[in-house]
Amino acid sequence: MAETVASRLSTTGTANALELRGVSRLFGALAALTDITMTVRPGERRAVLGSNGAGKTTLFNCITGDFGPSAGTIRLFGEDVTAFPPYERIRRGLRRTYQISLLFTGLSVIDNVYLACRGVSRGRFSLMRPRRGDPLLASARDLVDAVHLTHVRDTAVANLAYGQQRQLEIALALAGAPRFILFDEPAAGLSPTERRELVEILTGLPEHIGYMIIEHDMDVALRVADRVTMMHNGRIFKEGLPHEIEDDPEVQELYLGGAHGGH
Ligand SMILES: Nc1ncnc2c1ncn2[C@@H]1O[C@H](COP(=O)(O)OP(=O)(O)OP(=O)(O)O)[C@@H](O)[C@H]1O
Repeated sequence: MAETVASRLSTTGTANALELRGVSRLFGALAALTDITMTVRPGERRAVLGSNGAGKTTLFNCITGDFGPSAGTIRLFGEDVTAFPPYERIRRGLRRTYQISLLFTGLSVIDNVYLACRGVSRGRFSLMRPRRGDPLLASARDLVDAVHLTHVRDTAVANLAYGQQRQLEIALALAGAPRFILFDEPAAGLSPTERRELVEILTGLPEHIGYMIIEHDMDVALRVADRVTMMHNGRIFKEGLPHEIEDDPEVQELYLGGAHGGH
């Protein structure tokens, strides 16, 4: 019998933003992810920590659909999206930023954001310049403001500081009313000042937008997350509130090599 949308949806209104059940991913004989079960509530902000090779990026790829899991199910806002291609997940409000920059460096900040807004809107995609009174242009301006780039709105991306380019990537992920965003190491390469700005931007996002963030900078991760999932060797090693994770001796031993003594 053909599966209906209704049968794929669990009770609406109470659905989790994200629900993974028994997700595993093999690359040949290598288990990059093993039996990952986790739940993220709507609007929740979740940090994913773990040393190199822990499986964080593979987890993101399974959630976005860039790779399918070898086993398990992934539900997005109650709907089983395990077999969905990435664009079907984007249509349902999922977004992602990458470690590699995907910006148009020859265009201005506002033009980059405007194109992102056009790209996810239902209208036909075209390389038209924004016109005064275009509602997408107003949305693009709001997004530029949300990532603290108002003062460089008309500057070409190539002339932005590195940290500003990363802020712009967040604006692109915000285009088209997202409900859940995956941020892949947004603080990588940022100066301490830029990191503080990033924390302000992330914590200042509208409350209904949840996110998951891979972040090696523990201070950033713990400040922008409601809960933390710690991964090790493709499995969930610990999950808890930021202070529980920070104070956990096993986490300190494993992740910080016992060097994080600063209380
Ligand atoms: N496309 C692939 N083909 C083969 N092996 C892969 C592939 N992608 C990831 N892996 C392997 O899966 C494991 C998990 O990698 P993953 O990139 O998910 O870890 P990570 O926690 O994101 O690490 P990092 O912090 O270094 O980005 C690693 O052993 C990696 O070599």
